[in-house]
Amino acid sequence: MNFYKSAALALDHLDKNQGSVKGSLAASGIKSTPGEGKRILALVIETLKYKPVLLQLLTTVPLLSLEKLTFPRKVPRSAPSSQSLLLVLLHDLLFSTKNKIEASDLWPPKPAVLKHQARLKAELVKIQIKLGKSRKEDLARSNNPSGDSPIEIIRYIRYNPNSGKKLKDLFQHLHKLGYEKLDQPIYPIPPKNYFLDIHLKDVLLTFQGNTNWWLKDEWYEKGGIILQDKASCMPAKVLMEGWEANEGECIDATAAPGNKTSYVSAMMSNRGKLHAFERSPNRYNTLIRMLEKAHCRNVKAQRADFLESDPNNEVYSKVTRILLDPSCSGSGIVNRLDYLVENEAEESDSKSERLEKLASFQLQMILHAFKFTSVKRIVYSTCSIHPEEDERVVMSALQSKIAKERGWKLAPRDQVIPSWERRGREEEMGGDKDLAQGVIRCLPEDKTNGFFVSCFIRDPSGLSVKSNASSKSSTIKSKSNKRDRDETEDDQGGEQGESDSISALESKVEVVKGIEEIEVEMNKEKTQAQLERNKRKKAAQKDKAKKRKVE
Ligand SMILES: C[S@@+](CC[C@H](N)C(=O)[O-])C[C@H]1O[C@@H](n2cnc3c(N)ncnc32)[C@H](O)[C@@H]1O
Repeated sequence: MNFYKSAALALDHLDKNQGSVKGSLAASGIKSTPGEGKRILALVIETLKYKPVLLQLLTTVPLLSLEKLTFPRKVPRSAPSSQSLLLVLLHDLLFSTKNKIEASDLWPPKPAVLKHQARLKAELVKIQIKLGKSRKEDLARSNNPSGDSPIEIIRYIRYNPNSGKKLKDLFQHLHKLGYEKLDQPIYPIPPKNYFLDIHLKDVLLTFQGNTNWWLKDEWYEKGGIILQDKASCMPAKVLMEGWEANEGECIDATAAPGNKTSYVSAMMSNRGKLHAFERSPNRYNTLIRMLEKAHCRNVKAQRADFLESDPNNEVYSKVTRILLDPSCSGSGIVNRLDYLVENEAEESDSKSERLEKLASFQLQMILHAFKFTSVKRIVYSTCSIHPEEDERVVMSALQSKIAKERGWKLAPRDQVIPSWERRGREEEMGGDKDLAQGVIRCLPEDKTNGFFVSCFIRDPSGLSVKSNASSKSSTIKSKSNKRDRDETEDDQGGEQGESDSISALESKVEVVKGIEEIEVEMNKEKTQAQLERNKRKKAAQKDKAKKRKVE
């Protein structure tokens, strides 16, 4: 299908259904190669950014009525609406870098639009003047709703020692490219300058957001550096606090795309064993690619569901640390693009239901990790800013029977990047200041994505250690799906490349995919439960009928 038609179909889908941008491609039945898919996505995103001004143009230059033969009101079911098709065409003509419609001149919509291009351009200039915007790009919708205090976008680059290259060689390389290292942070970061991050001094370089020296650079191509947001480095850093080479092995329970995995691997000096789980087949393939590029030789990756792993399996008997960075709402991702499609009127009910489902799944993951016998440190993190997925999940985990029995408690602040200022929300942790101090939160104003990091610890002789959860705090309701039931019963019985907005979108999409997977599973389980209920109902009815006969 023509690339413009595909993008227009996706726009139609978003109009009708909301949801994620990438989801709209799949849901509109658009089949494309990965390259085409990216191109369509980019067009959809860019068109959404300019949609208000494009719609305004269509009122002053009414192409829908001026060209109604080419852009009819009624279209066949499989075709995109004329309005959406016009939006994507106008976008390319007026806002794309090439300022042209990339289709054959014989395709009727193209000449139909081009006939009006002089008028369209003139009207666009009028809109610009009216809005006081000197550049066309300034007509795009902003993702900073307040608009008055723009958040400085930073480019974080993590040095990857697994590559065998030296950090000082990276400094030299940057020097040759004209970049100077500053001794301390300066914001806004001056062009052609960089500095080492104050919390992750040994690995994280901080540049202006628009820095792209790494594109096609051998350090990037050969895995000597990895593009990774600062907040996303923190869980791995907290996990490996105090690590010594002979301590044991680690697990990354939710590994793809593998940025944290490769950081943990590096902190293990690429030695020993790091078991990496990834449930999704596609994401597992990405993980393998990323691990290879990052020269990780100590990672044993498996395409498997962590919840189905056996904590008593001999294979994991040496595991002392687990990283849990499960699927979440992704509400903290700064470059999220859902502001382009989110509707004010989005039902808060469905949002809270979604958060509840996610929280329930996240809790199951922690409770499962608690079962691994030799484990003494578990880091739970999300790229969410919702307490439902953050502090409240932590509190529920601490209050679980298994946490109390095995002596799981929350690590104190001094083990969880103490110099990081923004800590947990006390009111979400039963008013307990120490607990709140034990966890980390990040917000865009901290020049990172929104993020949450917590760390559970236990003394391996554990049984005598008291859990530090206070009974005042809230617990997550267990849901009635099979997996939840299993865990609850068990519990009672004794649980790269973010080079542009597309990459940012992809990470968001991956998060959404994770949610979708959970939902699919939950629905399957619900259906199963429904079938069982029906069976029981039928059996009871049969019984009743039999009894009546006897009477
Ligand atoms: C937020 S992402 C992890 C990002 C990763 N830690 C990184 O920094 O690159 C969550 C990942 O966990 C995977 N996942 C979710 N549930 C899982 C499970 N039960 N077992 C294994 N992987 C799971 C998802 O498919 C997704 O790839």
